[in-house]
Amino acid sequence: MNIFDHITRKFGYAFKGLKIAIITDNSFKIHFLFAFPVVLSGFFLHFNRYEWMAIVLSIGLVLVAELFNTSIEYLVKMFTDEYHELAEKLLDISAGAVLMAAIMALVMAAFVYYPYVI
Ligand SMILES: Nc1ncnc2c1ncn2[C@@H]1O[C@H](COP(=O)(O)OP(=O)(O)OP(=O)(O)O)[C@@H](O)[C@H]1O
Repeated sequence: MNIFDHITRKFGYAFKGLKIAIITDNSFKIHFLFAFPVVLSGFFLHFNRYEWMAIVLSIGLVLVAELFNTSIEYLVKMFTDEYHELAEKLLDISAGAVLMAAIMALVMAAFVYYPYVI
């Protein structure tokens, strides 16, 4: 297999993973719901390139954290449906990572929107 086919195949798997997360994970849909008005407001308020960078990075950080969280949920489900102390830690910590990313995104949004509301 040549390098081009290899890269194409890898991208295919990655897009398949994104599709699975978007279709099966409700939290993912909720993040999109929050991100949409923020992006829309960026066009209305004519964000500069630094504001767009902050917003894109913040939204991206939350979505990436959610993707890892979703994959950890699948990993736990693959091993057990029963209660397990380590499964609880895995799930809670990865949910904590999403929360942390969301808090950072809120702080970033506060910095971006501050000049527009004072
Ligand atoms: N197998 C398990 N062992 C121990 N604790 C678990 C297990 N499964 C879930 N939990 C606990 O329940 C919490 C919620 O888990 P999870 O997000 O998988 O459930 P859910 O609310 O049904 O999710 P979703 O609606 O997104 O499928 C976890 O953060 C963890 O504290």
